[in-house]
Amino acid sequence: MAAEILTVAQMYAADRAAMAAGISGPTLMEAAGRAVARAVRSLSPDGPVPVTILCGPGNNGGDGFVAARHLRAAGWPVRVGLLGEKSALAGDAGWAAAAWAGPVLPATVRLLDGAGIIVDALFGAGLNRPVGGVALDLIMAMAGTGKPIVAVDVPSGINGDDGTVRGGAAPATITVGFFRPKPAHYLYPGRGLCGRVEIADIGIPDAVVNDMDVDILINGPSVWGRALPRRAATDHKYHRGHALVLGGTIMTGAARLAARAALRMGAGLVTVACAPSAHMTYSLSMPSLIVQPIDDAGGFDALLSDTRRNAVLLGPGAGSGPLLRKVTLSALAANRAGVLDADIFTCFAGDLASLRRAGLNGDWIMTPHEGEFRRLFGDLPGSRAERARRAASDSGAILVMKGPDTLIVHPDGRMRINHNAPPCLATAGSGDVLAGMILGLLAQGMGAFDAAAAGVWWHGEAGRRCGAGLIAEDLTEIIPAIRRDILF
Ligand SMILES: NC(=O)C1=CN([C@@H]2O[C@H](COP(=O)(O)OP(=O)(O)OC[C@H]3O[C@@H](n4cnc5c(N)ncnc54)[C@H](OP(=O)(O)O)[C@@H]3O)[C@@H](O)[C@H]2O)[C@@H](O)CC1
Ligand SMILES: Nc1ncnc2c1ncn2[C@@H]1O[C@H](COP(=O)(O)OP(=O)(O)O)[C@@H](O)[C@H]1O
Ligand SMILES: [K+]
Repeated sequence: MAAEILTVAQMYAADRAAMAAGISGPTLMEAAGRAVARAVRSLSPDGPVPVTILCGPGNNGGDGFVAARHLRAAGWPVRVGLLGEKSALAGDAGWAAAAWAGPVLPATVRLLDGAGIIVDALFGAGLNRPVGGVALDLIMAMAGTGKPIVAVDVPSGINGDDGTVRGGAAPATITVGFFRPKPAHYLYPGRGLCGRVEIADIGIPDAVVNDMDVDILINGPSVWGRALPRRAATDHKYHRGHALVLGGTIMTGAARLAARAALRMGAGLVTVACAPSAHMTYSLSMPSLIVQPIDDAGGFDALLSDTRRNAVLLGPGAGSGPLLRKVTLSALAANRAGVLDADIFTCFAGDLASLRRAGLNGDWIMTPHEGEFRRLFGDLPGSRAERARRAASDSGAILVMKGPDTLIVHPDGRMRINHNAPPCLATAGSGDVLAGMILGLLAQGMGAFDAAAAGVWWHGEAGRRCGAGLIAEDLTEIIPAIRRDILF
């Protein structure tokens, strides 16, 4: 499957490019409507059930008319309700309505009575304001029926570009998208309302994407697999990097999980630097770990003076006091790659400027969840994706905005949306493992954007394989098996 995600504007451009290449609007709409009819039929393998199709005033509605025609031709009882006047339908939608030989009723809530399946063809890409009035009544009524819904392009009321709900939206069983997915198919809350997403080939040539500046991809091995660290027969451990983790004194589990994950990802060596009082805790936890007691930030600097220590993780379990602050500022100045997580966002709350001045750049990755994000960046306006992009741009670093639909964002605006993380990852220490996984890839010399994306996907896959009941420790142990199955 192609990894590109197209914005609404890019989708319209793809449409125009296809038409310029000689594929007519009705040809595209015919293919779109046929795909919708196929999805409806897949919901009732035992045969026809009554279908109500609610059509809006634009081409989304046009797709609904085409689907109606195909279903009726296949012997399905179909009722079509239109929001607005048939005479007002223009262009391809006008063509599709004219080709529908059955009655066109005013779209009312009553039309849903007795429907076995509903097609939501009110608004798609052209949604330009929050839904209200009759449209909202229809959407709420569809949602209230509890019947399977096939949404055309997106559930009506969802903003295709960011997945936000504008006014209201009915949860679909299947959403049929066209040519390529849109952000709303992958970003919550849209993603949660789309049900199963089926992307139909409607005859737009794949090549039209080549002329577009596609900057959003579905995160997965096809995106970063070729950038994964390679092993050579003659490797020794220093060829595979030396990761340095600041370990805390009280919450020692976080750095231990991260260090173990970095080793499992293939880092040649991992050192935990910690207060002398915590030395024993770290040493006894893992024989393969190097543990270096440090008295103060100067001790950490001394470790950094060995340039083979090439990747740094700061934050998990570190405590948000002056030590973390000093160590972070000097690590940023030391020209290393690294991951900033957890207590960093408390330590530098509202103070991105200090991180920037110290040298934060695109070799660094920040991994906040929503709450941590707000701590560092404040209440930025816009959707989650817009806020993440703004934060990456303002910070100059790679931003990993964690959640069920984790975003990996480059300061230049490129974004990868992660799709494979199961909810069982919401468990204590899971984020520490993620930070360590990314660190392990950085230590092996993988570029920060790819390392972040690979770490996030791999972490999601680890969660999927462990399943319900997983604890963070399980994630690290399944890392090698996943590497063997990544075909790059
Ligand atoms: N490759 C492609 O692109 C292909 C696209 N295809 C299909 O075309 C769809 C896009 O069609 P589209 O551009 O006509 O927009 P659409 O979603 O029908 O809505 C526009 C209409 O809705 C109205 N309206 C908007 N918001 C509203 C609100 N809140 N409340 C009330 N009204 C509102 C708006 O009204 P106005 O702003 O003019 O008042 C206008 O009349 C796309 O989703 C896909 O299904 C396929 O056929 C094949 C190829
Ligand atoms: N509902 C969810 N579905 C999928 N992944 C989730 C969900 N909730 C959290 N995660 C993932 O689990 C990890 C939790 O990280 P974090 O909140 O930092 O936890 P901790 O601080 O306990 O280590 C992140 O990678 C996040 O993307
Ligand atoms: K729709």
